[in-house]
Amino acid sequence: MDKVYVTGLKVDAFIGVYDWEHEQTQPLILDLEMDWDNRKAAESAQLNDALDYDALSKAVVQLIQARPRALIETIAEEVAQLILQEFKTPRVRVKVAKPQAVPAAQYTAVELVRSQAQ
Ligand SMILES: Nc1nc2c(c(=O)[nH]1)N=C([C@H](O)[C@@H](O)CO)CN2
Repeated sequence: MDKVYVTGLKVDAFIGVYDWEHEQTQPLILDLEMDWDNRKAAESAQLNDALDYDALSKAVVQLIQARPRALIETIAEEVAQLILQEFKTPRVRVKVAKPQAVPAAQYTAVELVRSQAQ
């Protein structure tokens, strides 16, 4: 299956379980991989036939910034469901990294794969 990628999407969000995390935003970095048949868009050159990564990215940022969450797992699941339901992709891989969570680590992250069947 063809893919469409959004890599390194930075979103400032209220995210975390600790009190101090409710007072200030932190960056999250998202990597998104969507299954999509790109042949129709390649042939027609119409954005309507493509998985619009610009519209998708904006929808993801809006979702994440809509309200605070405790865990990055919740963000990953909600982002996956948004992409499946609103953008009708057959399958999506979502990785959510929280670079400032553990100072000694480059980043912490969770990753999941969801499809229309799940
Ligand atoms: N699996 C997870 N573990 C932890 C999370 C998380 O979102 N998923 N979050 C925290 C805290 O919010 C931490 O990031 C503060 O530095 C701890 N563990």
